Amino acid sequence: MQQRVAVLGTGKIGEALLSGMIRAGWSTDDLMCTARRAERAEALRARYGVEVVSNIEAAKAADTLILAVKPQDMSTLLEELSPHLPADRLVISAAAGVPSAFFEERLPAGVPVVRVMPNTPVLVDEGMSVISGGSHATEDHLLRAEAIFKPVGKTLRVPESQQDAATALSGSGPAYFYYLVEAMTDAGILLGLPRDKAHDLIVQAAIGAAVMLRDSGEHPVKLREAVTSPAGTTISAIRELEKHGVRAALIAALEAARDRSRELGTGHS
Ligand SMILES: NC(=O)C1=CN([C@@H]2O[C@H](COP(=O)(O)OP(=O)(O)OC[C@H]3O[C@@H](n4cnc5c(N)ncnc54)[C@H](O)[C@@H]3O)[C@@H](O)[C@H]2O)C=CC1
Ligand SMILES: O=C(O)[C@@H]1CCC=N1
Repeated sequence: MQQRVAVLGTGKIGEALLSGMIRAGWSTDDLMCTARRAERAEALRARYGVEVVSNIEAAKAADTLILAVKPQDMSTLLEELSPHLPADRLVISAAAGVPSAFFEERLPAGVPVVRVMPNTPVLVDEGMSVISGGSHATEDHLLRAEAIFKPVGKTLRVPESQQDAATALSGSGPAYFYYLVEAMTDAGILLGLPRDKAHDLIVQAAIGAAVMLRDSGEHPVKLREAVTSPAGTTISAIRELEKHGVRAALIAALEAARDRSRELGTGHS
């Protein structure tokens, strides 16, 4: 079945998904989106040629609704949608932390909910979308969700109890790599390189390392050992990373992200 899909809340991730679906060949006739501000609606219309409608119109017209507002705005959106949502619609939430039960309690009885945690590399078809079904979601609903997210990267099904951890690793994951690139570019400046050259060197090192990680099948320890020559440069850098507790910092950082995802799911602002 060709679904009509609406993105509700077309901000950074909503727009990334919308653009990905268009790149993947979805007809703009089968897509629509919603926006809070008139200028934003106009920009989306002009950029993608999709209909920008109200949330209520989207609930009535689309088979699948992707809810991509902030967790803190979800309750208001569900209040608006619920009286107008036919029970055969598939609701996909991209919100961090918010459990499928939150939607099930606020939407008409039996509405299937699928929780998905994508990440921004969907913009370059290298996303990861982590998928869990709520209590009314069938295999068919999960397949419908995968049909949307697979063309823009990989998908992985997990039990919903693992979604907060997946959010910490994968949803937020790209940000950690950008942060590392930023910090290592600063190091290049300290070492006397021009910023643009430092940036290019680090970005290419990141791309090369990422492709090797993905394609070689080797464990990251093996790949790192191959770079680390006896009495060489790399081991001097690794010693500093260990001295400064970078591994422990990363573990603590991802634990904090997981905890924040949990908090968002329990209605903290
Ligand atoms: N940015 C990211 O990398 C990722 C974000 N997410 C999730 O996606 C959701 C959105 O995050 P971002 O795109 O970063 O935020 P954002 O702030 O860029 O986008 C949210 C959009 O929703 C709109 N909005 C709010 N209430 C609305 C309503 N009632 N009707 C229509 N539009 C409404 C806002 O105007 C805004 O454009 C969050 O729940 C977040 O947890 C999930 C995975 C990755
Ligand atoms: O920072 C956030 O809360 C969102 C969810 C995952 C990535 N960005």
